[in-house]
Amino acid sequence: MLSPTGAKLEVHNVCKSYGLKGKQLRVLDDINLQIHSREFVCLVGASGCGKSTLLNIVAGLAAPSSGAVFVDSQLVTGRPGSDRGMVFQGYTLYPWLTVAQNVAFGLQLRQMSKAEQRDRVGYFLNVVGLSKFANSYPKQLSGGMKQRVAIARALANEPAVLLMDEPFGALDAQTKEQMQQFLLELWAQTHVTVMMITHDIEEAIYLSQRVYVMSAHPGQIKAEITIQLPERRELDIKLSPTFVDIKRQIIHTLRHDVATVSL
Ligand SMILES: Nc1ncnc2c1ncn2[C@@H]1O[C@H](COP(=O)(O)OP(=O)(O)OP(=O)(O)O)[C@@H](O)[C@H]1O
Repeated sequence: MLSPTGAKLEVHNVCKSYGLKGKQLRVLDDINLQIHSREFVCLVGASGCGKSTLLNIVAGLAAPSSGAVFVDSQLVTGRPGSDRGMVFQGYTLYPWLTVAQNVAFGLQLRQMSKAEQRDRVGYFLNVVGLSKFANSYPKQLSGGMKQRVAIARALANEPAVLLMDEPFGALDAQTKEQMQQFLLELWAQTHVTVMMITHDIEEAIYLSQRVYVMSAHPGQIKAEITIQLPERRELDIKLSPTFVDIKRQIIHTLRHDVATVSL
């Protein structure tokens, strides 16, 4: 099966239903989206609209009921692959491994030579600013640092797309803003293709080139919004008229779901 558009990541007519008490609950209804090479795209939507379900399908952790997902024109066949790097909200580091060993984990599985592993781990720990913590254990790190290790681990595998599920959801407001700035800088440096889900509208606008807005019951794409902001963004851009206008547009799109969306 060939990708219809040749985008880096293509979600094509994806539907997902779950069996619940003898009935079929439709969670995702005909989702279509494309993410191009080097783009940073966010999906926003109210709690329960199916964002995680969609990301898990893209990651190959769940299968769609119908439709297909393509990465680099290859059909995703229901298994996680090294072409899709995942970062989750919860800290998913192995507590018994050091920071460097955590980052090297996937490389070891791929039987990369020790020397290449060392180079690559060193490079990506430097990219996320944690070289000094290579020999620390996860319990010695703050929440933001743990997420930076998780991002380094995902990037070390050189994924075609980086998939992030509310990566900063568990962080306090200040750390979250620092991590958003960090992620923008990282993206400017690596230009990795990113699909990220969040229920935080400001976060989505601040980070993305495009935002897909989802509605719930069933989960559908309600709008696709191109973010007309300069590529280099400081935090104060969140106060600019253009930013506030985009935020208003998304809030209006989500109006029926807005009670559960954080503003
Ligand atoms: N394995 C499952 N079986 C039955 N229903 C499920 C299953 N997984 C998810 N659902 C339902 O699918 C819907 C979408 O869930 P999902 O976690 O994808 O939403 P979400 O938008 O990511 O929510 P949140 O922002 O709260 O994490 C919810 O109504 C949920 O109860």
